Amino acid sequence: MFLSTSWGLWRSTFITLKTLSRLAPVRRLCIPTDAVCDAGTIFALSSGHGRCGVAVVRISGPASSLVLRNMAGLTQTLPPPRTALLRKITDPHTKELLDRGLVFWFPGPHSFTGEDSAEFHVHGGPAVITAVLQGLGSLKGVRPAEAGEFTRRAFHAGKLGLTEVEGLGDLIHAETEAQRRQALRQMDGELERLYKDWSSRLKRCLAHVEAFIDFSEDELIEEGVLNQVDRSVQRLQTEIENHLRDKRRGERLRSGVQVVITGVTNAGKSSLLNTLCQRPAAIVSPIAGTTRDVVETSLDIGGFPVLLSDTAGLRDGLDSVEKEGVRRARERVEQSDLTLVVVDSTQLPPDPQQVPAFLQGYLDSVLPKPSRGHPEEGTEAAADSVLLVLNKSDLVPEVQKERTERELRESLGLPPACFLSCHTTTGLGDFLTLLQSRVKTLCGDPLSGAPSLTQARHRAHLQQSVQALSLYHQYKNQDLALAAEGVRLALTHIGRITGRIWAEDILDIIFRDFCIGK
Ligand SMILES: Nc1nc2c(ncn2[C@@H]2O[C@H](COP(=O)(O)OP(=O)(O)OP(=O)(O)O)[C@@H](O)[C@H]2O)c(=O)[nH]1
Ligand SMILES: [K+]
Ligand SMILES: [Mg+2]
Repeated sequence: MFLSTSWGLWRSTFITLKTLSRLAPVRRLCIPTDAVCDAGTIFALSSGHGRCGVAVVRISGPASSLVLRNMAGLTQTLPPPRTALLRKITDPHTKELLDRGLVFWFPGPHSFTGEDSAEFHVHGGPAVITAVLQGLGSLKGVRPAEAGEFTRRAFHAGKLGLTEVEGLGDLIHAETEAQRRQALRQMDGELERLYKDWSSRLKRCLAHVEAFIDFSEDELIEEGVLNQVDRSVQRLQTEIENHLRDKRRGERLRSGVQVVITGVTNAGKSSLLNTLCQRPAAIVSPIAGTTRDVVETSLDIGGFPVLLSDTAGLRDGLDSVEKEGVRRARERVEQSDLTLVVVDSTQLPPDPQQVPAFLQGYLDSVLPKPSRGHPEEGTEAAADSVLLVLNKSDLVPEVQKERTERELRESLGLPPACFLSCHTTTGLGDFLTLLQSRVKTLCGDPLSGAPSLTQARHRAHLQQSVQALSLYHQYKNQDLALAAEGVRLALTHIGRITGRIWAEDILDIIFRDFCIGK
């Protein structure tokens, strides 16, 4: 046959050339030529607002060198790139001294935005900052930056892919250690590399199918090519599906684990919330039905972000307000990742042997069916998503507690249970250890294994990508052109994640979350 030995080499050059024209629609969409934002010179305060030791003012765009020369009195030469230089910083028109500070020069393309950029590091007093910003604003062709505009320019210059941009945004917003670790991996491009690898493999599959369509009739191509594509598509599909089958760990870590406190009235739910957040966030009183609204607070549990909600006690509401509170409470529990079911231990049966059955009945009455896990997931899901808090343990004799604990250890099918006193905080350490391990399981380890899927946007595109690949399988034996379309569609969806193919409105949403000056 024509191609058996030199096929590899021939294929790689010829197919690439031939299929470029067919790939044209994809390519046209993805070339990020000049940015949509105007190419003017922008400036902003990049450090935080409020009084601080040093404030960083950033400038980017073609006039950066002129700005630097003018305001830092550098008429002859610019400073060496990326080197601090102590200068007097003056008003561009009046030449009045505004401050003495460090200036930096970052010539493009080796700058964050890819453009000529500069920075002023001045004293962080509000009057100094205002004077420098006013001076910059008075220069022609120089304007204040919009939120995220520096990063947007970096994206358009090809310095960052979209998932790296999102990682950078997450890093700025990260409030806990685990969030910081996950965001840093994403900003460093781990997710970008994974998705780009899938893209390039899909491109190769597409090129091979296209080549087969074009040349198979002339017997220029071996049958084996399609089998190879089949295997590659199958492998890719499995990889993407495995990545999707992550129990939303990365997304949860990014946005916080939803933990809800529930139980009957007066069990001590609000007391538990206050104990965990160490402040009187919710009203506590001996009156049953005190809490009506959902009371939310965010916590850092061992480096993991938790959004903790206290809810109305469950009972048949006496009035319409309480009924609404109970409805909201049940709704929250259904949406939660983890439910803390609070029991008043003084209400437990005196015979420890009867406690497991009592607790099972209690769980049945306070938990809606779905949150105890889908039937197919069995009790494992229930054990993962519920913790029993046996509160007011200060009112239970020590021997009684010990016997009950022994009984609970031996009983199967109940979620983990823990005695706790919100009054004395006895048992708090054990409860926190349990809570932390649950939260950790729900978020996964941000440092180990493949990078996590972190956004619903990525999930949606990946799901569409997998669906598109099943089109390939559906049509490969009937209509290769349609099968190729499936691969092309899968490629488009992945391109939308990394920003090789984008829609301006999506970019607007992504960059809107950035602060001004980033
Ligand atoms: N002895 C003791 N009393 C507690 C403990 N925790 C809560 N209490 C008391 O139990 C009563 C009810 O506490 P809350 O925290 O308001 O209970 P709740 O479950 O939020 O009640 P509702 O919002 O009305 O459903 C209050 O008088 C608390 O002081 C505890 O650990 N020990
Ligand atoms: K109460
Ligand atoms: Mg309450």
